[in-house]
Amino acid sequence: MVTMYYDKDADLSFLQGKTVAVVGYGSQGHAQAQNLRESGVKVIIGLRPGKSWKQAEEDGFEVVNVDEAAQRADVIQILLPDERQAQVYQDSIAPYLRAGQVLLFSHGFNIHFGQIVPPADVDVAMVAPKSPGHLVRRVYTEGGGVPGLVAVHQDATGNAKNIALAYAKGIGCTRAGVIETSFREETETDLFGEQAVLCGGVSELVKAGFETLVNAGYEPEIAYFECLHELKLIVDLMYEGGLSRMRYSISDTAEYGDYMSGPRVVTDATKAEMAKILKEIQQGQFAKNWIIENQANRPVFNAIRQSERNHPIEEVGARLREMMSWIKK
Ligand SMILES: NC(=O)C1=CN([C@@H]2O[C@H](COP(=O)(O)OP(=O)(O)OC[C@H]3O[C@@H](n4cnc5c(N)ncnc54)[C@H](OP(=O)(O)O)[C@@H]3O)[C@@H](O)[C@H]2O)C=CC1
Ligand SMILES: CC[C@](O)(C(C)=O)C(=O)O
Ligand SMILES: [Mg+2]
Ligand SMILES: [Mg+2]
Repeated sequence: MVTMYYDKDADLSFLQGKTVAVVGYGSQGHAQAQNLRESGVKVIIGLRPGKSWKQAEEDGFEVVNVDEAAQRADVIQILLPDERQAQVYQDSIAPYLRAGQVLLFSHGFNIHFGQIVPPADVDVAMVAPKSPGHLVRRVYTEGGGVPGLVAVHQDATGNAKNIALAYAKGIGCTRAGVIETSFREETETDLFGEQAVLCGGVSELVKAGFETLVNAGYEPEIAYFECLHELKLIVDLMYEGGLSRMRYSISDTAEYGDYMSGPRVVTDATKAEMAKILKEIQQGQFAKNWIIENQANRPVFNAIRQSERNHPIEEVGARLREMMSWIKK
């Protein structure tokens, strides 16, 4: 059994009197910065001039360039896109690092795959919410929190874990439960989860279901409601009470079909492919491909992103969601 850390196990005073620079104000940046501020932590935002800068100022933060943020902060949380972190670190953070500062990450990619190698006299730790940033914020404002992982890569001060736990408390993660792990374990499991299950796996499953129905002559609107919209409602039940709660709420007809047909969709071949995906992540092949793709200005990524945006399920979904005023667009 792993050790779980909750609010009572984390002490926000480890961040008292300290300045936290949140570098980046995107999905995670805006959420973590706002949650921390509401937990009483002094936060400044490090950015380049642009859209996020304006947004962070509108949200009431002091915004400075990354070089200044790195100089002023005691704790630097790097919430830039993974593929940009190494360059910004090299240009605007590394030159100013001083002994005893704390470098934080929310994903281990750059440390684990050796793209960022900090000096030995700074703490290097991770607080990784197991949630999209916008939900880190939404769940916190509703009085809850999302689970998180903490890890320590380097403990120069002897306090790296306490600071990571305090930060996890500040963003609400210890309300839900925090697990201590390693940069390696977080990186490999996070990449696997997003590729094989949460993002890649689910998107392909949804599209395949939609296409099967539409190709068989059913209405795209019905296919959308069945294969995408209702997925959220079904997953809400799993979130609340696991697979059992979902199966309690659905009909016995659906439950019987679940047991009979589910294993025909996710077959041994699918599981073998999942194992291959995991191996490629563990061996660094995925990271290498992603780094090279960015160095080449993302030709494959951009082409697929465009064709995915044009998938018929996106057109029909946008039209149907227009009528649902309660869904944030
Ligand atoms: N997205 C998520 O929910 C999750 C992300 N993570 C991890 O969190 C980290 C941040 O990811 P995410 O929040 O998705 O990132 P986003 O892509 O949402 O954030 C981008 C932010 O970085 C800024 N930025 C980009 N390039 C630069 C630059 N060169 N100099 C200064 N600022 C820059 C952008 O500003 P501008 O407006 O100027 O472009 C924007 O504010 C990653 O390590 C990711 O793996 C972990 C868990 C979940
Ligand atoms: C599932 C994708 C994720 O790992 C996340 C929201 O946790 C990410 O990198 O965005
Ligand atoms: Mg993740
Ligand atoms: Mg991820």
